[in-house]
This record gives sequence, structure tokens and C-alpha cells, in this order.
Amino acid sequence: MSSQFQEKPERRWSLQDFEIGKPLGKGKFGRVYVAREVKSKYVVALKVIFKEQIEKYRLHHQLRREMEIQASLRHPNVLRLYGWFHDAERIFLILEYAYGGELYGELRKTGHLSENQAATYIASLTQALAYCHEKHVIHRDIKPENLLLDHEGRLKIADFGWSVQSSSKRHTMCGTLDYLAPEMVENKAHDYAVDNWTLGILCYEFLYGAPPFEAESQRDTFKRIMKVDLSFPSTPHVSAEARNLISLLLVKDSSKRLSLQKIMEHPWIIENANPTGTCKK
Ligand SMILES: Nc1ncnc2c1ncn2[C@@H]1O[C@H](COP(=O)(O)OP(=O)(O)OP(=O)(O)O)[C@@H](O)[C@H]1O
Repeated sequence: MSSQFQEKPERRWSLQDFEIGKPLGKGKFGRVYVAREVKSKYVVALKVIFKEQIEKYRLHHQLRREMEIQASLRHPNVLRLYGWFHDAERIFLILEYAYGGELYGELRKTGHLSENQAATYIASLTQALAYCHEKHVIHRDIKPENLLLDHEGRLKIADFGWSVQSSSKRHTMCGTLDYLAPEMVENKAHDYAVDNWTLGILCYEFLYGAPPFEAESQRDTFKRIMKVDLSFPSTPHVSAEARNLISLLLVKDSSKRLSLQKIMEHPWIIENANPTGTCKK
């Protein structure tokens, strides 16, 4: 039995190569199942997308882009896309299996994470984003639902639906409001620094259990983002170092946000993040 998925670029996969197991979840465009490649016995997640849905919403270009970007990335904190194949009705994505499921589930279960857990996830995300940025990929849709955990609790960025591969500034309005940087809310040109802002939002949400600019309406969230209306509740208790890192990331002027390298050098990360990236509760 091989411990690695047998990748052959010339290989054409088909449904016969896999034994399908239990469903893992349901997305907007299809379902995800745990599956095992027959020859190697390697366990993967098989994402099934109905062509009809993709055609209805004219998303084939976006899906193709998502698949090509994700397949080209190799990082321990980026979910691997090993390959894809299709039949008459469906497209199948062969994905790395994230046994631990969504980080979102973890957050909702416990309310908020410990400083060690939060710092470990932020460090993993920072390293994955540094790698993506080097490859000219801006994710733009990083939120807890798009973060999965493997069997050792290692964070994996999934879902490159809104990512963009470009070294130039971008103008599209996209993403979820709570995680959006001011320059994106305003629909201004934006660059890699949008992901640094999102790291600040996530760090806050990991530690306090809710994103910092949450409001009753989208309009109010919008206003709070634009004002950088940031406050730190007295409970749960969060260390001054963690609050300092959040304040250095949630900065309106994107050029003044802490760089990814400086995040890794921040005392809170140095003191709290597990260098192996694994996280057991
Ligand atoms: N590689 C994976 N390993 C383990 N579980 C997965 C994996 N991919 C997806 N899942 C689970 O299946 C669920 C559905 O995934 P899917 O990506 O289709 O949904 P989604 O995140 O809502 O995406 P979309 O918005 O593109 O429909 C996820 O919420 C997750 O719990």
C-alpha cells in the first residue's frame, strides 16, 4: 500500500479508479465524498460538480481557473488538487482529504480558540499566503468555512473559487463582507494586502468567536469596516500581544499593514504558534 497518491500527469482518471465512501458535505454546486483510489488505496475527497449547474451560472471559466490555480500549488497548508476528470453530466475533482473537516465547526463548537491554537493557525495561514503571493495568487475569499483541518489538526486553505492569478491590481467586487478589506468594500484597486487584512479579521474571530465588524445589516458592517471601528471586549481574556498583532493588521492604509514576514516575527506568534503547524485540542 502506498502512502502517497500515485500522481501521473499523463494518467486519465475515471470513476472506476475510485471506491466511493461516505458523503463529507454539500456545496453550492455539488457534493463531496470520501473516496479511495483502488490501486494505491490512497484516501482522497472526491468533489462532484454537475455540469448543468456550472453551465446555468456560466461558471466554467471560473471553475477552470480555480482548478488550474489549485492544481499548481504545493504547500502543506494549501489543500492539494491532485487532478480531475469528467463524464457526460459531472465534473470530479480529486482533492486531498481533510479528515478534521471545517475549522468553522471547531470555532462554533468551542466558541473561541485558545491563543496557542489561534497563533498556530495564523502562522500556518501566513506561510500559505506568502507562498501563494510568491506565485502571484491572491485568495480574496479566506474565511473559516474555506479553512479545513487534516488528521493532525493542520490547517489547509481550500476553495480557490475567488482567487486570482495576477501580479497587477484588481478591481472586482467579491468575497464575504465581514472579511473584506476597506479597499475592497469601496471597490478600489487592491492587491496582496487584502489577504493581510483578512488575517487580522480571522485572528480576532479565532480569539473572540465573532468577526470584529459584525453588525445587524451589511450597510452597518460596511460603515464599521470603513471607520476601522475596532474594539476588544473584556471577555474572553485575550493577551495584549495578540491584540497588538490584530491592530497592526487592521490598518486602513493597505501599505501600512504588517507584512507577512513581520507577522512571523511578531512576539505573539513566536511565543504561541506550534512550529509543526499541528494543533490538537
Ligand atoms: N477535501 C475535503 N476534505 C474533507 N471535507 C471536505 C473537503 N472538501 C469539502 N469538504 C466538506 O464538504 C463540504 C462541502 O464542500 P464544498 O467545497 O462543495 O462546499 P462549499 O465550501 O460550500 O463550496 P462552494 O461554495 O464552492 O459550493 C465542506 O463544507 C466540507 O465540510
